[in-house]
Amino acid sequence: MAEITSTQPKLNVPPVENITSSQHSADLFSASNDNIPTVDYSLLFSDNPVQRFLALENLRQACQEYGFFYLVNHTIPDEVLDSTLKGFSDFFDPKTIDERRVFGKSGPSDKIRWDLNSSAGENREYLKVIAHPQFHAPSNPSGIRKILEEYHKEMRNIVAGLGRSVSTTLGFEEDYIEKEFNLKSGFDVMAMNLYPPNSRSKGEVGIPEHTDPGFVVTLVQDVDGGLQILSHQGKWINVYIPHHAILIQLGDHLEVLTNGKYKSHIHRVIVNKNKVPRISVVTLHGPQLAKFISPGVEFVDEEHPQSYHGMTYKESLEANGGDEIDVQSSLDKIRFL
Ligand SMILES: O=C(O)CCC(=O)C(=O)O
Ligand SMILES: [Fe+2]
Repeated sequence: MAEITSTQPKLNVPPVENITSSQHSADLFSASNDNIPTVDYSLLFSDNPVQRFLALENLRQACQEYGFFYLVNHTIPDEVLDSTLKGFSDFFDPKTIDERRVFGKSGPSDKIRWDLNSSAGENREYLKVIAHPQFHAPSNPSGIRKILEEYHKEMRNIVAGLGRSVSTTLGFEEDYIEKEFNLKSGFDVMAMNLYPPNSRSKGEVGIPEHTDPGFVVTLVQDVDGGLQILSHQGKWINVYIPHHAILIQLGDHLEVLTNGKYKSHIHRVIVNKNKVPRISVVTLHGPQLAKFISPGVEFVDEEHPQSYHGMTYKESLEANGGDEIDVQSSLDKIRFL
């Protein structure tokens, strides 16, 4: 396997060395390089009221008009991001694949789950762990558990901050999201994904089209390559995450709570141009499992009739027959037809 290390250059433009010259099937999965908004985390908490107001307005627009954005100037040290990605590059060593099979599906209450899909519909190896309210992680290779726990702790701080800022952009007190979702007791699942290079995949799809449940999804990656998001306007957009930035995607349950004002977005991973493997670390930050989530009364009026059923987060995760750790979207069951 071509080695990916955290020192590999990250590009904010299409990674030329990661794209083959063949343009086959380019049309089926082609996407535009349209702009994705950038939100400056530090300015959301600026002491300067004008700066803070402008940053919050930028966040509001990103949430309402896009539903996804790059988060820069956040509080996670670069070394924590780098060691997490390097840790999973080691974890996914092809020579140790048999050791990973112990985490294969054993039952609906798995706290750690590994799988390998190599088919026309999906090409990815992944490890999922339930990271909150209790933290679970493999203990090999040595150090991986500590690295992951540190990463998750740092990311939860950011998500708590986003909860406060998003509440403000919606016109509420800062603790609105925390109260509605009980994020302090929230159900977080991390998915570490390894996508093969095109030469070793069975098709072009890394992960098929889907949305993700929860408040927000945070994503970091080692190299650009293949993540595409469908915009409100029905246009596929390529994601090129700036070095050490975090991609934030709004989750289904923010859409439910806001009665469709802040929507989650369909996304997919296409591996047809990847010359090297790619790793992403994706965390679905969810409400507390027992929390009943329905559209807030403030978002429902004659012009905006209630468009979603209420259900507990746990019920919504199980509505499509999946296990909790699958964290499958069930928006199709929650949204009124
Ligand atoms: O790996 C990616 O870029 C996206 C993965 C994803 O959408 C997911 O794990 O839910
Ligand atoms: Fe996803």
